Amino acid sequence: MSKNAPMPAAQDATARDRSTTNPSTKDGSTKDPWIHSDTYPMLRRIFLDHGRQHIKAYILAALLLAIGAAATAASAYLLKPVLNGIVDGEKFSGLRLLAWAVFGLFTLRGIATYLSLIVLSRTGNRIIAGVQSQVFDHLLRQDMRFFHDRHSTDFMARLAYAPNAVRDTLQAMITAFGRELLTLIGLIVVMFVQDPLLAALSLLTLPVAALLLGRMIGKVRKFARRSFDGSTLIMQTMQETVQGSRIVKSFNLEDTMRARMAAAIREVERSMNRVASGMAMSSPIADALAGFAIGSVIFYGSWRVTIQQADAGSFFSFVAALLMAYEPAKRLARLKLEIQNGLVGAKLIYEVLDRPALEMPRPGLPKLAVSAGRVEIDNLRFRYRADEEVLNGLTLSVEPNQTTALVGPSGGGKSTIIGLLQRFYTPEAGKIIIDGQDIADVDLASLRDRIAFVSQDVYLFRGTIRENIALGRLGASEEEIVAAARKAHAHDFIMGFSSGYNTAVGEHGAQLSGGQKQRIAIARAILKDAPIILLDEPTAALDSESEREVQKALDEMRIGRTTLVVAHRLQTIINSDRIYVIENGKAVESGTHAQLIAADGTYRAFFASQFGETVESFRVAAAQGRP
Ligand SMILES: Nc1ncnc2c1ncn2[C@@H]1O[C@H](COP(=O)(O)OP(=O)(O)OP(=O)(O)O)[C@@H](O)[C@H]1O
Repeated sequence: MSKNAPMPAAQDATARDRSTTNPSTKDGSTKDPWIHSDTYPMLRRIFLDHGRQHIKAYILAALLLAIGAAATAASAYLLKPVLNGIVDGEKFSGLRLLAWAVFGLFTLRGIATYLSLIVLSRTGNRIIAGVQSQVFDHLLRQDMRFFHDRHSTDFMARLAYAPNAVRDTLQAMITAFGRELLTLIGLIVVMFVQDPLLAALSLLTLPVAALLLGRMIGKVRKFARRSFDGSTLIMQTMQETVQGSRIVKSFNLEDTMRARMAAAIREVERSMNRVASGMAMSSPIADALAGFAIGSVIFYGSWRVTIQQADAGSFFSFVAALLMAYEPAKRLARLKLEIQNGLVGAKLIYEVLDRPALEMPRPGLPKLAVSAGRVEIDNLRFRYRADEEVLNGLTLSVEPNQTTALVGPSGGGKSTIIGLLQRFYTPEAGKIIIDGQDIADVDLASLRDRIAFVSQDVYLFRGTIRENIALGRLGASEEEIVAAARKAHAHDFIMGFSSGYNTAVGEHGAQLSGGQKQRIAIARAILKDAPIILLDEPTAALDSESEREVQKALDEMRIGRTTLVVAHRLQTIINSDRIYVIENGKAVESGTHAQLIAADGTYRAFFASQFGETVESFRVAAAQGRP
C-alpha cells in the first residue's frame, strides 16, 4: 500500500473487513489482497518509516552478527588442517593450537550474538514505543466518523499486536541478513574452496526448497490476518460482557455471550493452527532436502576419498560446512514465512496511519473570538450515510444570554446539530457562524475551547473525582475545582465519601450513581468556563431528586451564557427563551412555548404527545409570564 493510498473502510468485524478488502478480479475470482499485496514495497516502507532512524544500531547489530557468521565459517574451515594434521601425524602442539582457535571462535560467536541481541531488543522496543505513540497520535486527529465506524477493541488489538509485528519483521530481517545469510555465504565459500563440484551439487536443492516454501507463504499470511480478526472479536466480546454485565445478567445473556466467545475463540484457534502448520512445514521440507543433499554428498565424497584417494581433510571440512549451513539455510527459509506474518501486523498499522487525519491542526487559521456569543446556523445540510439526509437546509439562531431549546421527534437530528457545532463532522453545505466567524475557518481547538458540552452519556475517565473535574481546565487550582463542584451541586455528596475528592470513580464512573456522574460532568463543564453551552439534556435518565440537583446545577451554569439545549424536560422546554422544533432535519417551527401552543402546529401536537395537553401544562406556561 502506498503512503497515500486510501485505506480499507472498516475493520470492526471479520466479515465486514473481508467484504471491504476483498475485491473481485475481472475474471471473477476473488483475490485476497493480504496475500497478493506487495511484500517488498511494504518491507521497504517499514524500513524507511521505522528502521531508518535506528540505522546506526542496526548496522552495529549486523556487524556483530557478521562477526558471529565469520567465526562459524572459520571454525568449519579449520577442520581441514585439524583432520589432515591427525591423518598426517603432525605434532600435537599444532593441533592443540587449532583446538584453542576453535574454542576462541565459538566464544567470539557467543559474545557477538549476545551483544547483537541486546542491541536488537533495545532498538526493537524503541520502535514499538514509537509506533504506539505514532498510531495513538494519529487516532487523536481523526474525526468522529472514524470512531463511529469501528469497535473500540479494534484499536486496542492493533496497538497491542501490530507494533510487535513491525519490530519482529525488522529484527528478523536484520538477523537474517546479518547472521544467517552471511553465515550461509561464508560456509558456501568454504564448501566451494574445499570441493567446488560437490558444493555446486549441494546447492541444486535450493531452488526446489524455494518453490515448495513459496506455496506456504500465502496461507500463513491469510491465516495470520484471520487470527488477528478473531482476537479482536474475543476482545470485543470480553469488553461488551464486562461493560454490559448488568444487561448480560438481567437478560440471562450468558449463553449468548458464551456462544459468541466460543465462535471467536474457535476462529482464532483454527487460524493459529493453520499459521503454525504453515510455519512448521518449512521444517520437513528443509529436512528432507537437506537429508538428500547430505546423503548424496557422503555417497559421492566417500567414493572420491576411498577410491580416488582425494584429500580427506577437505572432504571432512566440506561436510562440516554443509552441516553447519543447514541451520542458517533453514532459518532463512522460515524467515520468509515470519516476514509474511509480520507484514500482516504492519498492514494493520498502515491502515490507520494512511487514513487522512481530518483534525490535523491547520496552521494560520485565526482563533475563534467569542464576544456576545451569537450562534447562527444557515441552511445546513449533512448526512452520515449516503442514502439518508439527516439535516436538509437547517436554519436557526441562538441568541446570547438566552436558552434556546431544540425539541422534536426522536431521530430528527437534534444531537447531530450539537455535534456539528463542535465540528465533530463536516457539513455537506451551509454554515455555522459564531459572532460573525464561520466555524469552518477558525482554529478547531479554539472553537472547542469556547464551548462547554454536557451530554446524556456521561464519560468519566480512570482516576479520582478531582482528576475528572480538573479535566475541564488543565491547571485549575484546588479552589476552582471545589467551586465548580459546589456550583454543580456535587460538593456535598463528594464530601460524603470517606476519600472526598480523592474517591476513585471506577471504570466509566461505575462506582458512582447516574446523578453523581452527571454532576461531576457538569462540574467539569463549569470549570471550563466557556461562553457557549451545549446540553444534550442530561437529566432524562435520572430520578426526580437527582434531576432536581442536576437541574439546579445546569441553571446556574447557564447564567450569562449562550445555551443551546436538546430539551426533553417539560420545565426546560417551557422555560426556554426560544424553542425550535426539529423534524426531518429542518427547523419547522420556532417561538416561545406560549407562541407555539397558540400557533397550534407541529409543536402543539408534539407537546401533547409527549406531556399530554393538560390544562396544567398551559397553566405552568402562563405562570412563567410568557407572552
Ligand atoms: N454515527 C451515526 N452514523 C450513522 N447515522 C447516524 C449516526 N448518528 C445518528 N445517526 C442517524 O442520524 C439521524 C439523526 O440522529 P440524531 O441523534 O441527531 O437525532 P436526535 O434528534 O438527537 O434523536 P434523539 O432525540 O432520539 O436523541 C438518525 O436517523 C440516526 O439514526
